[in-house]
Amino acid sequence: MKYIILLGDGMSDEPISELGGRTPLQAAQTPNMDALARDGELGLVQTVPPGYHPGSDVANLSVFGYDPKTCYSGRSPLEAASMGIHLGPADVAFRLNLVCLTPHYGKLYMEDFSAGHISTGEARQLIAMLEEELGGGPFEFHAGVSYRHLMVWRGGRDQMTFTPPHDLSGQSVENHLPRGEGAEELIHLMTSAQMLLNNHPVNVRREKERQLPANSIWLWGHGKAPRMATLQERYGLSGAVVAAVDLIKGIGVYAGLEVVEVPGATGYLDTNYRGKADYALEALKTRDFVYLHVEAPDEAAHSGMLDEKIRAIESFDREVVGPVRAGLKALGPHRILVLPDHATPVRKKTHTDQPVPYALFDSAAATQPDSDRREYSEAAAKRSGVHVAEGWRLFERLVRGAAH
Ligand SMILES: O=C(O)[C@@H](CO)OP(=O)(O)O
Repeated sequence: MKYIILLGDGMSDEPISELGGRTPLQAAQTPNMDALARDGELGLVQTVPPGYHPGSDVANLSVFGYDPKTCYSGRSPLEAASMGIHLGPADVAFRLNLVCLTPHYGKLYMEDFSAGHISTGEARQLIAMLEEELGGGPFEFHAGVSYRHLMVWRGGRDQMTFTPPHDLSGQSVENHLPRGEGAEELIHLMTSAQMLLNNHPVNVRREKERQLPANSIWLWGHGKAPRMATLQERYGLSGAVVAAVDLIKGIGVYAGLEVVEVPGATGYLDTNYRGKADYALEALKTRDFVYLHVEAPDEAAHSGMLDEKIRAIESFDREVVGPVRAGLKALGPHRILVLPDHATPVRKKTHTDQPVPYALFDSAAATQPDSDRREYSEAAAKRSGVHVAEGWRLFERLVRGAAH
């Protein structure tokens, strides 16, 4: 038996008046996800436990089959694992976004949490400069993908509160700076970084080309290394993870999966959708399980781009779900789980913790009797009456059958 999870980050949404009250999932052409909903189990799943911030970290831990209440210790320790950064028990990792802040009437506003989706090549130059100028002591600066980077505070403080920058789009950052013991040291770092980034050649060129400068850093998603049993230890499963972003690859590392690097996988709208499907099918020839993640729908929604979100959903269905469905037929009995990690409503430009629609297809199971007019959507999933209240239990149903 082969198992695969196909995850469109932030894919679900809310009814939108411009779409006649439909959601992007309903407006998009998704024949492959509709077929999985028609021929499989369709339901809602609560990936974000009550009381947790609806981040992709918590939500994807649930989808990987891990109860966040028992293992979640912050986002960036997971990203550190993907980047090969060792964390000792006293070390604290922080996500470091390269962002663009703009001044208005004496206050700084979050112009763009991604600094105009700065390229990884440009970002690496800026992170190297910050390591050169501000590193060497307890603080370390490590380059990741595009605007997503990491700072490690060796022996640092971890009892602080932060706000994710993508929750602040267009807002003053004045009341959202780090708070708690040690925050003043981090705010000093952020201020020092601003002075160093201002007029850096990368930013001078970006502004000349009318691109947003990465004029600030934003720290958030902190934590210490988690303790997680691998999927081999828990279910005897071998597996691989196919993703562009370090968060998902890092969860895969802790889950004991092989990280499959796909050329052209960008974590953005221009990613290599079909390449992810092809590499996932190749991995399944020799492994039991693959987790395939596409970031694009979430990035479109964070930027408030409705047409781009619909386009990303359609690309995910056509270039990922379709080829995986076709390719799996040659590999024998299989189960496919398709879902988002969380909703990212375009109108809100950030995540919500509402339950998300899933379709769980089993090649050996009979087609659901009442499914002839099913679509894969939030409303159809709600009509099904199926609701998995603890999201991490859905993984059990994937690998042990729907009876669980
Ligand atoms: O990587 C990030 O910074 C966030 C926002 O884009 O992505 P996700 O919501 O998938 O964690």
